[in-house]
Amino acid sequence: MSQNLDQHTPMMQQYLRIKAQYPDHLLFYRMGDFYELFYEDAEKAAQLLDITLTTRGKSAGAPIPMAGVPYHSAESYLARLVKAGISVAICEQVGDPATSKGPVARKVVRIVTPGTLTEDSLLDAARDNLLAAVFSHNGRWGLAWLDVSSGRFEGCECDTLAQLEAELSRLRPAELLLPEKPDAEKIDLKKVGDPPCTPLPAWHFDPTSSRERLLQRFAVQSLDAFGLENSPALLGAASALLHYAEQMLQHDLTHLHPPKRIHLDDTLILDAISRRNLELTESLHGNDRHTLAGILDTCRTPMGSRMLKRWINQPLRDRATISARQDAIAALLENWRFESLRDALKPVGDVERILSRVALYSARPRDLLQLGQALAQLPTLADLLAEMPALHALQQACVPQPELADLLARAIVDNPPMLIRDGGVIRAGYDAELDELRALRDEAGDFLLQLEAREREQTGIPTLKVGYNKVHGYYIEVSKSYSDDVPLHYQRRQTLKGAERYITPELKAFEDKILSAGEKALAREKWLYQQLLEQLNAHLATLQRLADALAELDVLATLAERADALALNRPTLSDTPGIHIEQGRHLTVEALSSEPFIPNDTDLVDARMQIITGPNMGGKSTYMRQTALIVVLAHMGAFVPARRAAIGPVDRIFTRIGASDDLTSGRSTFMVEMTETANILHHATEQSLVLLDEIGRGTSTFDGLALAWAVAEAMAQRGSYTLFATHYFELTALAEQLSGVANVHLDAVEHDDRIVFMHQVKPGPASQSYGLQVAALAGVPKGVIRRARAKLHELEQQALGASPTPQLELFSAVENAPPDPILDLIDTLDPDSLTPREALEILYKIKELRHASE
Ligand SMILES: Nc1ncnc2c1ncn2[C@@H]1O[C@H](COP(=O)(O)OP(=O)(O)OP(=O)(O)O)[C@@H](O)[C@H]1O
Repeated sequence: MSQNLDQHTPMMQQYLRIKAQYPDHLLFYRMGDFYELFYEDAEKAAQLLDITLTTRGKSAGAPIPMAGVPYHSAESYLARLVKAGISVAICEQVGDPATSKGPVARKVVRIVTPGTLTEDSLLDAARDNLLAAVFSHNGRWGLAWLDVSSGRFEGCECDTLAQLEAELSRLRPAELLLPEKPDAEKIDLKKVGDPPCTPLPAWHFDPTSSRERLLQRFAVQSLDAFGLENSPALLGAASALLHYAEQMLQHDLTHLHPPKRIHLDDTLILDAISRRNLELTESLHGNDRHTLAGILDTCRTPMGSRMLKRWINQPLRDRATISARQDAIAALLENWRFESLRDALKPVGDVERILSRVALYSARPRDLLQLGQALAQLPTLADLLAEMPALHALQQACVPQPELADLLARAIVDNPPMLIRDGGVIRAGYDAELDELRALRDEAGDFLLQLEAREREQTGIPTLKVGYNKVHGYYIEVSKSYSDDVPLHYQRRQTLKGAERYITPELKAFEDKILSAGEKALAREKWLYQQLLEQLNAHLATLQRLADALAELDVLATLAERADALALNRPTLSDTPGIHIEQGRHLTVEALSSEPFIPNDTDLVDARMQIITGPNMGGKSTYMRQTALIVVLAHMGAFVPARRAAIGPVDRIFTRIGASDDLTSGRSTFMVEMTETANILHHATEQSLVLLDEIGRGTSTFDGLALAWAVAEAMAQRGSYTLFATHYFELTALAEQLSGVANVHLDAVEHDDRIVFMHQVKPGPASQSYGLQVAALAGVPKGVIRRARAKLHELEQQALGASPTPQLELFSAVENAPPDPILDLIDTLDPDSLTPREALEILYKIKELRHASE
């Protein structure tokens, strides 16, 4: 393509000038009923969208590669591009083609990027669609995020990269803004869901000008109220984010809430790995129904579903908010009040996202119909809420809005078309002028019939007809055989094979009136629609509060419904340290299994650490996870799957569960395991809940055992609430050596040569390992099992002779050896009743037995 603009056609000159401003985006260039793409954009779009690549004439002596998508179905193409992480600049005709000399004026009216979507068809109803920005300054990380489709604008500062990654993995942004040249370590994007990244020039993040910009934007003297003063990292991120969003949407985003700073200390922190391991909102195997969110989400509105996910992802530590939520759930459970409330919420829909489109003036007729339906539910909801003092705050935000409800009911027809473009949206009776224009337009039929009858009579031509076509407008058609009878004032318009078409001054005047009435009616309708949006915008803040309250009501009513359906109970959160759970259950395992779930107690009060042993498949992971999930649910303010739960202060949850190779980052299973363990050892406090599953499994037995031992010891000394599942029976000896450590095991019994799992957590260490039985159960051939049994025996014998450390030797001997006369002797002793002399004799006896066995 020639770079010299002068050589191109005027239209291509316009195109190339606009395209030069958007080199990184696909440019959708509006031509009549199509968006067209040219040159490289056309080639890229043809490939990505599977549309035909053709050419459109020539410019600068060469054919122009071109691909196009119809205007009316553009959104489905946009959806695919955005999914592929591609941003699209939408260039519309803004001039009037009738009066333009040369190409009609065109302008980019919006850039569609993955993080700045507001269109219903492009968004996932059950997920927040966040745009996030990260900026590091003086060793701290600022993270701001914005949901354009709801107006929520929040941020936080992180001390470490790990903390930042944990937050990003919680938020899962649809698009991430970063400075072009980051001045800090790199974020591991894979860990945080690999969002499309948009680099921005560093000056966008400059803290000083950022502060000025935010002061101006929110019309305040200081950013103290938002908690942003003296936080340059966050300021930079927040301001870059806002600026970008406003540019992409070409709008000053009047619906944004003022920025809200989240303090990570106020929340129960979960890192990216724990979030994944606990399958809070995403399952390890890709089925989102098999997650905590999947089990809990029976919300009646999409905005409720999204809020529920936010609650799950960000459990709180603020006891007042938690107990307010619990009180609300309790009130909703009384007399099954949640049922009528959920019925009333069903027609409400996604008010939150509709309002953002109202603010952007892009709301569609069906959005307004839906909003009207939501407002119509308010009186019923208000009556229901009046019965529940615990929901007083929400009741105050759900005040009926009779004027707005009436306005929308009067304005919008029952079943409006998709777009305002062709009219038919505003209800008859809403606006007298519109009614009059429409009547005039609709009178056409009657008038033409009358005219036809009159003309036939006056001319005596029986075949005379009045008709209409797009090119010639209205006409009177007379067959050729009667053309001599046509009156003089008929003017010929068109000659057909067997007929002539005429126009009369009367018909022409009528045509002008009718056509302009249609046009005027449409223009009037569009104007009225715009007015309607303006009227709604005047109440935007109130309506946004309403949407938020409706979403919260939906979540609370859902948690009440779930509490009823799944037999959940209200947990107690207190300042007394310890976690005590009676008859706890794992909701997902319970829901997915056809077998009855065996509830288990967790007691981490006196002994803060449990060493959990038991067979594979015995239920160790389930038990550990259910404890963590109950803690998460309790901190969300939800009821929990347990008969009783009393939970002291918990600051974080750490998990080291399962082994997965992180092939993408080139780290082995063992390396991943140790990295995660190191993170826990560095950061766990005595208020942390730590789940450790099979530490040390990925290396040689003794290395692994030694590491597991040392890690367990360190955790016990730290005093974190620790659940430590292991196959190293040697570790069960820790309970005797350290205070605060207890052994529990998962039970199994052998029945008819088969193993039966009891899934019951019992005190004390497991009696045997059942590894071979589980292998047999899994279908490992009998011959191999027989050989393994023989090898096991051999290994156990060897272990007796050659353990590397005295401590470990003792444990292996205790656990694995066949009957031993020395140990048998020790078993018979009661040290308290021995005299020193008897003790000395027994020592001699032991020495003797030892010699004998060598
Ligand atoms: N309390 C329970 N009640 C009923 N079924 C259970 C219970 N706990 C676990 N199960 C069932 O047993 C299966 C195995 O449980 P889990 O994965 O927790 O065992 P595990 O001891 O961690 O095994 P491994 O050591 O092989 O990882 C679960 O998928 C579930 O179907």
